[in-house]
Amino acid sequence: MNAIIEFENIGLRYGADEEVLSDISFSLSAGGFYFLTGASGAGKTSLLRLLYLSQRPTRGVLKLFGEDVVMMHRNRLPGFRRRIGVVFQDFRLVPHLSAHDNVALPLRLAGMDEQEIGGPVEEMLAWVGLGERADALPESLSGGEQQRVAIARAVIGRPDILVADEPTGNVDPEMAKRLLGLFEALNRLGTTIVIATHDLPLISMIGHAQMMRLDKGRLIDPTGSLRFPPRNEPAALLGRALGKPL
Ligand SMILES: Nc1ncnc2c1ncn2[C@@H]1O[C@H](COP(=O)(O)OP(=O)(O)OP(=O)(O)O)[C@@H](O)[C@H]1O
Repeated sequence: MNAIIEFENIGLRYGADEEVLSDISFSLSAGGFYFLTGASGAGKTSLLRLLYLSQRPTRGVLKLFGEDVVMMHRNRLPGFRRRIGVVFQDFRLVPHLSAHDNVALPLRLAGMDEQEIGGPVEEMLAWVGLGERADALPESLSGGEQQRVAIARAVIGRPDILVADEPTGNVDPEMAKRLLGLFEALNRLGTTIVIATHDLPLISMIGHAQMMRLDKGRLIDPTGSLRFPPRNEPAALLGRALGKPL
């Protein structure tokens, strides 16, 4: 398979501090499912920030979709970012928009007709258990509810790459399984998935996933593999959301 994400000898330091990521090299295949693990402070969030282009590395080569994004002119970066769905550790919902309108954002940005947006957004909110909270503003939602809105927003536009930072950190195991079903469905539709998590039971649910492990800013233990039972419902849901055939 084609490499969609390539890191070559990447290093990252914040200011004058020591490097928080050192000599990171890996290549992820388009359509792959990857988990990133490691102790708190190992550098997972920093690595994901490089991936969704909110941070430039201090050294090394980073290619997305086959293009070097480190040397790229900043005018071109938004076009790349639009192809990446992100679930941030701190959610980053738009505070003055309802849950419904937060989830609708990627479809609106993609220029979808307004009358075609409502149905898929409602269906997606129902899937993440928030059908009754569509009109709520983020400040009136619990942490777990905000996290579910953030996930719904990240997946509804079927991005080429989905990056998620501890996406099930605030929900119970049943909901975590349901959310993982969404990621798995998105993956089956072709999206490359990269999830940073400490949640080992979650990782064990995706049989074909590969694991990357960070230890004090260095990548170790590049692959692993566990079993997974397939599910169909979220795939159909995502198919309906954008009207693309499965
Ligand atoms: N903006 C920043 N400025 C300075 N240092 C930072 C910044 N962000 C992270 N760091 C440092 O970089 C190191 C890696 O942090 P990072 O958040 O990437 O780890 P993590 O593996 O995601 O941790 P956690 O699991 O606790 O979220 C830590 O030592 C952290 O203190």
